[in-house]
Amino acid sequence: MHLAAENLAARRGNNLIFVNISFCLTGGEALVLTGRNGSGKSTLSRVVAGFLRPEKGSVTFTDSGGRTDRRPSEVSHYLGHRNAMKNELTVGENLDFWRSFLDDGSQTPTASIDDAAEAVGLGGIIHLPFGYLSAGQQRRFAFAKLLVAHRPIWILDEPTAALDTDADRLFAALIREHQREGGIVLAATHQPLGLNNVQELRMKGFAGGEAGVWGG
Ligand SMILES: Nc1ncnc2c1ncn2[C@@H]1O[C@H](COP(=O)(O)OP(=O)(O)OP(=O)(O)O)[C@@H](O)[C@H]1O
Repeated sequence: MHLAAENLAARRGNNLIFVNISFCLTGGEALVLTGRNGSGKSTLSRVVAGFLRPEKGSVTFTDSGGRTDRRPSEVSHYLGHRNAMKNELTVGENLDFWRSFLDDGSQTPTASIDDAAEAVGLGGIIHLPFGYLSAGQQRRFAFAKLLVAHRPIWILDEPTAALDTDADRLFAALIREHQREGGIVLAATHQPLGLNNVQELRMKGFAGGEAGVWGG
């Protein structure tokens, strides 16, 4: 399985945000996007997730059987700055919606809603409306969405914003587990996530990006 981006360029409004971005990730690998505010990390994440059309270049997904007919957006989880949960629905109702909406049909076993809540350290409160929760609790449940439906690619934009150090460690462990199971991770972040098998792409705005290595 691999995810390949070739010669990507993206525009927001009238401005070219980056050009000449290429990378190739195989199962188990992670790419961390770093760079100053406004350098294009979220834009690149959204292009790979299929929410923005690239100005140039392409993103392709090849599954473990060599199939290339599925778009990356069909096989990716996207965790953006916003949590994408309805305040009026309970946590359980929100996760139940995402479980059926995101199901990729692969029949890969996934966590139950209760187990996903336990995995993010918040068992026992899935009956509460999402809007009642603290910012960090909301972020934890937004992450739990990744556990209730299987998708081989995780695209994470500032996944640890609003989190305490316990949750930082917990998310890192869940991401490493996804890698161990052969998943691919693309994460935009300002702080090291403590991942294994990770490369860094330092975004530089219009100049594109510079590949490097971050972590073990
Ligand atoms: N809808 C839009 N229209 C025009 N310009 C936009 C739009 N969205 C983002 N931009 C611009 O694109 C550039 C890249 O933004 P982006 O959000 O990708 O940066 P980032 O590296 O993720 O920043 P941060 O670290 O602050 O999250 C910024 O200059 C931003 O102002």
